[in-house]
Amino acid sequence: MAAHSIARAGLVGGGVIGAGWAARMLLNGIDVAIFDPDPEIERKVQTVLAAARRAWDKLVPGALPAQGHLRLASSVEDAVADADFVQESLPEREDLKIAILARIDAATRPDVVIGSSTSGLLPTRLQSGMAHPERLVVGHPFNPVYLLPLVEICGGAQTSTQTRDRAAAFYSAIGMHPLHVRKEIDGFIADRLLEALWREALWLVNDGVATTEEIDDAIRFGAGLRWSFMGTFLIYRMAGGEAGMRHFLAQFGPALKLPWTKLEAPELTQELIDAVAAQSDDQAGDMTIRALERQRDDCLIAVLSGLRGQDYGAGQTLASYARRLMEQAPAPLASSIDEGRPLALHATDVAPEWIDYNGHMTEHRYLQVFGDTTDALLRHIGVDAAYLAQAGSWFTVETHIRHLGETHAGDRLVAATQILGADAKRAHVFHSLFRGSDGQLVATAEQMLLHVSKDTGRAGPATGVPAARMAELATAQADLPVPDGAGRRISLG
Ligand SMILES: NC(=O)C1=CN([C@@H]2O[C@H](COP(=O)(O)OP(=O)(O)OC[C@H]3O[C@@H](n4cnc5c(N)ncnc54)[C@H](O)[C@@H]3O)[C@@H](O)[C@H]2O)C=CC1
Ligand SMILES: C[N+](C)(C)CC(=O)CC(=O)[O-]
Repeated sequence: MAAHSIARAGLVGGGVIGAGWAARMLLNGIDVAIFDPDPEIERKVQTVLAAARRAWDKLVPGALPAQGHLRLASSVEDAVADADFVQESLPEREDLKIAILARIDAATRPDVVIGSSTSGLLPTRLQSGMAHPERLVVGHPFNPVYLLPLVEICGGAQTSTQTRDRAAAFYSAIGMHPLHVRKEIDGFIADRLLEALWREALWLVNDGVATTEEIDDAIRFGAGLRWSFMGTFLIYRMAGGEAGMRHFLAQFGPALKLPWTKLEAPELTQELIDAVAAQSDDQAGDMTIRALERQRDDCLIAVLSGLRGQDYGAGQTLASYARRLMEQAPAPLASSIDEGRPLALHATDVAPEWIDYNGHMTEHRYLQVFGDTTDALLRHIGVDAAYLAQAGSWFTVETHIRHLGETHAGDRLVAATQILGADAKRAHVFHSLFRGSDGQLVATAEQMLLHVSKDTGRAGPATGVPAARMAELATAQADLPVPDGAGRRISLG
């Protein structure tokens, strides 16, 4: 059961942001109808969807619900007529947005919330042509929409509280962190901050103080690292030493009067445009936009995974989203899978950060992949949040990994799982890991799983559906040949 009642979303505009919304919603199992007059819209959305799928398969392997269905709509009205939620991501032009939001309003059920992705236009003005202005709210996302959790919620003068709350609940349910902008203001909160930095950065290029690359270095080797988890105020509190913010303000307060910032943007002259574009080309070198996006996504995945381990900031949002996905995990797969053969339940790509100084996937990552494979097996037999909370789970008590081949960054890995035996408390499993490109066996893991009962914290018999499913699997696979390497002991002889 989804944590929201949105089965169908209507999207208007499918550029950088609209396609990002489409990907996030589709991966959350929502059917999406999208309208964009661009003849390349399908290719563009599919490209972003593939990138989003790649990212989320790494962040929550195997946990996403069945993907929603994508439909290319023939008009604005066609996109929104059946929608339970609408998100507008048109170009940032107030006149265009006002006109099309009025059309969306006329074509949509009056109870449906309409979110606008605007970066800074005032919702009071955007809702001015609508018959039901109370259901218009800004839901300002951040690029890439499918990975960054922040969404600023800002209502206009006529937006109802219910609309803000329903929008926030929906965005939360699809893994985002809604931030309520309590006072309507141009640029909201985040873009006022981003814009101040951006305008200052343009001055530095304009005045020949620094290149685009030097400015990016000034951010990414310093403040950018700490911003990602604490922002500015907590970080500056510590910069005040033990006396905290008061000492910080006392020491650096006078600097606020020094000419350290210009804030007003420089005139975007042709000369400045050419300088910024040329320096940006130099900076990117031979990396295409696609390659940069992939690098950006991999870095975001690394940061989000790290913060998830800390259960802090954006990592907390990710952790609670992953828990909710687990709670909503689908029932055990029906017999569409031939359970008399080893089961293909988990696949993943080798991430760049899994590579060690030998240039191949480092050893502990094999345990991670095999652990994820065991998790996929447990989900397959029906271990869900309710079972974990009430009955218990299988713990891995022994693992023997054999390394048979090398794998490198970007390799697709596909696992196959054979049940060698199972009784009420134990399961003896054998995972084989293949390289997707050529089918070569690169590693195996033999594991003993022990069922631990929730109430005693000790080994105890499995119960309910998972117990029955594990027994069924063991019976179905009982006649399979024992795989090469099973039961092998480490010795010189
Ligand atoms: N690019 C960014 O970093 C961010 C943009 N936003 C906001 O999201 C909105 C969209 O921006 P982007 O996606 O960047 O722009 P974009 O230029 O990438 O996409 C706009 C899309 O709207 C389509 N379009 C034009 N007229 C249309 C119509 N009548 N009906 C349907 N589609 C139409 C275009 O074909 C294009 O695909 C803007 O309001 C922007 O401020 C918000 C957050 C970040
Ligand atoms: C440049 N921008 C104003 C479109 C930026 C945003 O609105 C948010 C973002 O993703 O940086």
